[in-house]
Amino acid sequence: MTTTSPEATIADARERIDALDDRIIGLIQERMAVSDVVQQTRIASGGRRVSLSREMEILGRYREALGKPGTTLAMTLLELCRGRI
Ligand SMILES: O=C(O)C(=O)C[C@]1(C(=O)O)C=C[C@@H](O)C=C1
Repeated sequence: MTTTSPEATIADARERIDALDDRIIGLIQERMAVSDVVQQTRIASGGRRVSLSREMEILGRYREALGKPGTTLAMTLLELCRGRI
């Protein structure tokens, strides 16, 4: 039977975390680009950059899935996507 050392388990798990973080960062960048399309289209048709009702929906989804820290995460994502308000 082969045993895996704690060091090897940690190193392997950290590699997976780094790979997940790379994907998460890529998804955030993709979200920023898609969000920009929505914002620019709304502005070009006479609307405002921000849609508070839509943001409430998004905050609710993240809170439902992840609890209170989910709300904080969603607020950070929204700030990345539309800037500070
Ligand atoms: O869904 C929209 O209407 C968007 O403009 C996208 C988005 C977002 O990044 O999720 C960005 C700004 C708005 O205030 C609300 C949501």
